[in-house]
Amino acid sequence: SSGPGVMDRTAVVKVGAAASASVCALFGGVVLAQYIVAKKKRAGKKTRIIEMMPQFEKTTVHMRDPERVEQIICGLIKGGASKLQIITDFDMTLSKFAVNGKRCPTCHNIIDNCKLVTEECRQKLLQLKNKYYPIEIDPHLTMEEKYPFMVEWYYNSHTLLVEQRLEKEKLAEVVRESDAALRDGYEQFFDRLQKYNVPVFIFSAGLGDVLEEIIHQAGVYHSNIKVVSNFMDFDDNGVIRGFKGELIHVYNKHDGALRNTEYFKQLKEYSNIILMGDSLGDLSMADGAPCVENILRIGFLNDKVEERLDKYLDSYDIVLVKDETLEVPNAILQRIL
Ligand SMILES: Nc1ccn([C@@H]2O[C@H](COP(=O)(O)O)[C@@H](O)[C@H]2O)c(=O)n1
Ligand SMILES: [Mg+2]
Repeated sequence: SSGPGVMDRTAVVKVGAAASASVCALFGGVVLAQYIVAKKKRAGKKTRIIEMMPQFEKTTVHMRDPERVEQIICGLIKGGASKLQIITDFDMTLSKFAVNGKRCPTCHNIIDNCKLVTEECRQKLLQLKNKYYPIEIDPHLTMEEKYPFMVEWYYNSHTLLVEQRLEKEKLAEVVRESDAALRDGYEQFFDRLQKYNVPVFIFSAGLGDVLEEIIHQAGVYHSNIKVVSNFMDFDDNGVIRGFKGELIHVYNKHDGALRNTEYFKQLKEYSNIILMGDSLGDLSMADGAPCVENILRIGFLNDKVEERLDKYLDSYDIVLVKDETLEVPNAILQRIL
C-alpha cells in the first residue's frame, strides 16, 4: 500500500512542482514584460524634447498638457528657421516685472516717473494707475468687462501726457535714466532670431517711442523686428500733439492684429508661431496670421498668481510664473534654430 501511496505523493509533488514552475514562469514572464514595457517607456521618454531641456525643470515652468507642448515643439523643430515667426508683447513679457521685489516700469511708467512731467501730473497718473491696473488684472472680470475701463485709462493718461508737451528729443535721456530692464537672456534671444532671419513682431499697448528707445539702447533693435504700438505724434517743433493711429490697449489686440494683416500676409509662409505675452489680451496677437501650422503660446504670469494660474494654464501652453528670464524661450529656440 506504500507503493501507490508513494507514487501518488510523488506524482502530486511532481504536478505541484510543474504547476509552481509554470506559475513562476508566468509570473516571471509578466514581470519581464512589465520591465520591458517600462524600459521602453523610459527609453522613449529620454528622447522627448522637453526632457532634453533642463530649463523645463525649473519650478517656474507650468504646463497643463506637456504632451501637447511636446507635439507643438516637434512641429516647430521640423519647420525650422524658414517657417518660424515670433509675435510678442513687450511690457512685462520682454521687459522684467520686478527686480529683487521692486516693480520695474512699463513704457508708460517710464514717462510717468520722468523729469519731463510735473509733480501734479505724476500724482494724477499714479491715481489712474491705482484705479485701473487692478481692473486690468482682476481675475473675476471678463476681458469684455475690462475693455471700457482700459479705454478710459488710456484716454485719460494719454491726455495728460499731451498736456505735458513732451519733447521727442528728450526721450532717449529719459529712457537712459530709467529703471527699464529687459528679461535676462534678451541678448541671446534677439541675436539668435536676427542670425536666422526670424521675423519678430513686437505688439505692444505701451508707448512705441519709449519701447523702440529701450531696445535700441539695449543694442537689440535688429532689422528683423517690427514694432506695432502707440506712437506719439509730434509737431514740427518736436512737441507731442497726440498719438498716431488707432489706440492699442491691453484688450483690443485682436483689432490691431487684423489691422496688420498686410504684414502677416507677407509672412504667410512663416506658419509656425511662437507667441509670448503676459496678459490674456495678448492671446489674440496672432489673429491676423492667415496660415498657422503650429503655434506655441508662452505666458508670463507675474502678478496675482494663485488667482490667475488656472486660467493661464487653460490659455497658454507654457506658463512661466514669476520667471524674470527668457531661459525657456531661448532653450526652445536653440532646438529649432
Ligand atoms: N497708462 C498706462 C496704460 C497701460 N499701462 C501698462 O502698459 C502695459 C501694456 O503694454 P504691453 O506691451 O504689455 O502691451 C500694461 O501692462 C499696462 O499695465 C501703463 O503702465 N500705464
Ligand atoms: Mg504686457
